[in-house]
Amino acid sequence: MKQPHILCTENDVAEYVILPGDPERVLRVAAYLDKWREIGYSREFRTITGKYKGMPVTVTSTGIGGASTVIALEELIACGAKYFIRIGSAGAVKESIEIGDLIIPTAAVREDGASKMYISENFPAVADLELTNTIINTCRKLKYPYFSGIIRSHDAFYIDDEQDRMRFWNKKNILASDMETAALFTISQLRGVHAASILNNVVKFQGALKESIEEYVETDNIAKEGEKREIILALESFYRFYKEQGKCL
Ligand SMILES: O=P(O)(O)O[C@H]1O[C@H](CO)[C@@H](O)[C@H]1O
Ligand SMILES: O=c1cc[nH]c(=O)[nH]1
Repeated sequence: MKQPHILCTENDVAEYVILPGDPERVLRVAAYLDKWREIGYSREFRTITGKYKGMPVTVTSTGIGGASTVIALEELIACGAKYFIRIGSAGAVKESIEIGDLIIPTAAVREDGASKMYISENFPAVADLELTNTIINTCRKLKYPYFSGIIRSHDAFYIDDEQDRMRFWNKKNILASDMETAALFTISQLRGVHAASILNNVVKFQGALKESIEEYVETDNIAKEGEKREIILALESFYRFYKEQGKCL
C-alpha cells in the first residue's frame, strides 16, 4: 500500500534510512550512492532509494520539526524500515562547539510538541545505544572531531526568550539545539525501531541565528563541510552495521 505522505510502498524502502530535514540534502546524499532512484516527492518529503557499496539505503527528508518527522517515521516503518539516522543541522548551546563541528546525541530534552502527543514528558528520548556506538567508533576512524552528549529539541524558532532559553540549557550542559531528534528518539522507542542522530553545527552559541543559517544554506562554507562529514559518517556507520548484521543485531 502506498503511504499517503511519503508516497512509498514496502517495495521501495530499505531497512536502513537516513533522515535529513531538508529535501535538498537528500540529493547531496545521493551524490555518494552507486545507484539511486527517486521514489516520491510530496510536500517536504522527498525519498530516494539506492545502494552504498552494495548496501540498500533509503533517504527521506523529514521537513522541519517533530510533527512532520514522525509522519515520515511512521510511514517508513509501515514500509519495513528498521534503522534510522537523522543527519541534521543544529545550533550550539556549548561555547566550544564551532561551525561545522559534529554532535552525536545520546539523548534529547523533549521541548517539542509532537512527542508529547504520544506519551508524557517523563518518558525519555534516548538514542539507540548500538547504533550510536557504531557512529562514534566510525567517527573516530574517520578522524572527524565530535561532541557527544545530551541535546535539546524544540518546536519554535523565533520565540522572544530564545537567547534566555539557550543560556538556561547551556548551564545544564546541553550541547546543541535542533527540532527533530527528540521526537525521532521517542517514537522509535515506542515502535521498537532503532534511531540515532548526527548533527552539524551551523550557529555558534549566542551567535546570529538568521545570518548563520542563511550562510549555511546559500554558500559553500565550513558548515557545508560539516554536512559532508555527517553524510559520510551516516553512510559508513550503516555500512558497518550492514556488514556485521547477524553478529551485533
Ligand atoms: O537542517 P535540518 O535537518 O532541517 O535541521 C535543523 O534545521 C531546521 C531549522 O533551520 C530544523 O529542522 C532544525 O532541526
Ligand atoms: O540554532 C539552530 C540552528 C538550527 N536548528 C535549530 O534548531 N537551531
